Amino acid sequence: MTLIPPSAFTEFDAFTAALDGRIPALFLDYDGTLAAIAPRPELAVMPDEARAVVQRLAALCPVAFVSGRDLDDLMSMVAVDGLVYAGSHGFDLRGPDLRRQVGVEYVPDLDAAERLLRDRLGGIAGALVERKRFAIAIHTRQVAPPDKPQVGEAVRVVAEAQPRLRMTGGKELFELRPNLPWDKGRAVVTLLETLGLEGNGTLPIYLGDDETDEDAFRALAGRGIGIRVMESPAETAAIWSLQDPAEATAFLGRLADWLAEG
Ligand SMILES: O=P(O)(O)OC[C@H]1O[C@H](O[C@H]2O[C@H](CO)[C@@H](O)[C@H](O)[C@H]2O)[C@H](O)[C@@H](O)[C@@H]1O
Repeated sequence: MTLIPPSAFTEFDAFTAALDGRIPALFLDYDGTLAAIAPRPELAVMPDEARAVVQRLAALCPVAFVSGRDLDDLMSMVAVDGLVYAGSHGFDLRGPDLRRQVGVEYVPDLDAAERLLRDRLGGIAGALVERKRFAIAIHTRQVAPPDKPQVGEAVRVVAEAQPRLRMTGGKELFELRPNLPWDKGRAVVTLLETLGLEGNGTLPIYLGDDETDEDAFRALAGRGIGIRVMESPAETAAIWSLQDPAEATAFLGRLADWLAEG
């Protein structure tokens, strides 16, 4: 595990040399990667410049988004047709010739957990419950610091009452999701296999900023490239880094230029 891998932007020539003539198959996270972190989920809008770069890239190589957001929410925030989208941390997959949902049988467990969470968290100012089809995010970003431990405790109590769900973390949030051996890494590997995106001169590249993206970096070890978007040092299985969403967009722009030049 490295703390800050080399920059794919400032060392762009070394990065493209590592592609060794292969075309990237790009997997992009949304929040904190192409959209800057905002006080509330609906305020994290992807800049038009990032959307334009994604559109350019989609004409040059395969592009997929892999996000913790609900699939419909993710698709409306990105708003680029013809891509593959994976919502709810990869439990909900959709593409031009693809539809797969993992954990449908866990939806009633999530429904029950959502009711319990809304009951328990209703009295805590700023606590936000965001329901996705295959996960529930409980946000603490707007909660006063002294009240934050109470939110964590409430989520732990609900998780214990719902043993078919598991609790994970992220940036100022807790999540409950089906307790299945499934995550962004498994979703990416499934997409590589289903869509034939590996071998034949293609190299998977995953850009992400958060702990759930580490599952994808680990899954790609030895078969692709992980790039962590990070403003401060953190343990990561990614082998390259970028500073923030603005630099991630600039990097993707350079990659599009490089691909267009052939
Ligand atoms: O996998 P991602 O696309 O990175 O999604 C992870 C979570 O992102 C969102 O929450 C995060 O972004 C919010 C908006 O900037 C921010 O307010 C929050 O603190 C962050 O944790 C999203 O709302 C979640 O559903 C995703 O799981």
